[in-house]
Amino acid sequence: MTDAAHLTASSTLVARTIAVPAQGLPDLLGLLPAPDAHGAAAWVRRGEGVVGWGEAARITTEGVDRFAAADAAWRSLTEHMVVRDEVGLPGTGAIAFGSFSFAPDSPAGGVLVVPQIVVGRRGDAAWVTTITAAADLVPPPTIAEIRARVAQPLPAPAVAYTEGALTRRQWRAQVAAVIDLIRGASVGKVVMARDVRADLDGPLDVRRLLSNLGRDYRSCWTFAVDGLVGATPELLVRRERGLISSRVLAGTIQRSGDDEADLARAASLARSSKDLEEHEFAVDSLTRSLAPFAASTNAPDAPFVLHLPNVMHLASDVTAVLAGPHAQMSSLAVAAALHPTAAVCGTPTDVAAQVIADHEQMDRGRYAGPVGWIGADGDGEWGIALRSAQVDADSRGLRLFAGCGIVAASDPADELAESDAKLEPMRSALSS
Ligand SMILES: C=C(O[C@H]1C=CC=C(C(=O)O)[C@@H]1O)C(=O)O
Repeated sequence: MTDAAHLTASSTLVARTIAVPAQGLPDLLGLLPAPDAHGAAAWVRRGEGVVGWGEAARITTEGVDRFAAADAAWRSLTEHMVVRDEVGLPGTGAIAFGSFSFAPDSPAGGVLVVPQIVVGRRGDAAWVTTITAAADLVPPPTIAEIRARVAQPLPAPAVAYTEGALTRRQWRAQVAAVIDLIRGASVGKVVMARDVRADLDGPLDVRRLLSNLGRDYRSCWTFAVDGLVGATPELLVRRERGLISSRVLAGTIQRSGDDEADLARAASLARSSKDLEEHEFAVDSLTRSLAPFAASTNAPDAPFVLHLPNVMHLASDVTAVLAGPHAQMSSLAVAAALHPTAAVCGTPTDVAAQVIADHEQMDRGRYAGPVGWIGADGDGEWGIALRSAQVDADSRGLRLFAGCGIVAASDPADELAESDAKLEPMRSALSS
């Protein structure tokens, strides 16, 4: 293990995966046993994915090497693990859930959490994995036993919102300053984010929040890792046996609530030169970042419109194959190479990152960083932590985040409204 990673694990770990009947399996998010956001791990889309709880091991990293250090520590941990996997699908056997800061100098750093129990589902297959110290081996629990241990839901607390690092007016002024920089040709595109505080009058039950997100945002990846929760529409990378896929988003229009009007809005988004430019920056930056280690990269000529309940996005699904000496790169290593994309930072990356540091006036923490899971073979899925919030250590408050791609044709008031629309998934999941 590298010096940069800190590992807590009791001893040699044993991962055991057994098949369980997929038919009649309850909603994965409903199997999380406890309300606590910091003990829950989830990566679920359309009812499929993985949830986990308990902690068999934790790897923490920081700084510019936070991805490489975590990747090396995970490899070393899994090399010494005993794995008995009777299912053999992505997400079975040894698995860690991870989340990484957007900025290299953020104190939020990176984390990989290896749960003690994982339940997963993919198509007609479902499984339970236990990861325990060799000395503590017990048979994996049945789904009935897992259900029996699910604690009663907590009552929904009242939520009070306050402004974050910047007031709405201050943020708009910063966006205006960034537009001036772009028009002066200092930088092509910058993604400006803002935060909002939510204070609760009782502890959060993360299971309700996640279930609401999973129900309302079915085409998004609902996630929870180490207190970072959300439902992201954007997949940074999926690595499955050497095949890379990614869903790039950039370019947004808000929904009106009227289906017919929204169809007209979708058509205008697909024609909007401002949004198409913003999108092109994002796709170009991804394909450029993939080029050194991937071949057969396939990006569509034109984006499609992704309809979500709150907004519509221009979206492109890009695929590639890890090539030659890079065929063994893990999903986390690929995520590290792609982060930060123009969808969350801008173009050129270094200049945009500096503009963000100068103008946002906040630490993004793990918002807009990679979030997802990795298996022992390096396969995994990493989303970009958007439409998300960081839950306070005492579970009585959250920091919500949203950002907008700023280009020369942007308007500060429109961007503020767009950021409000992007906060909506977390707000409604908190209140319903
Ligand atoms: C930065 C965010 O969204 C990005 C992803 C999709 C569309 C975006 C946009 O149109 O501005 C943003 O680049 C966010 O939701 O916080």
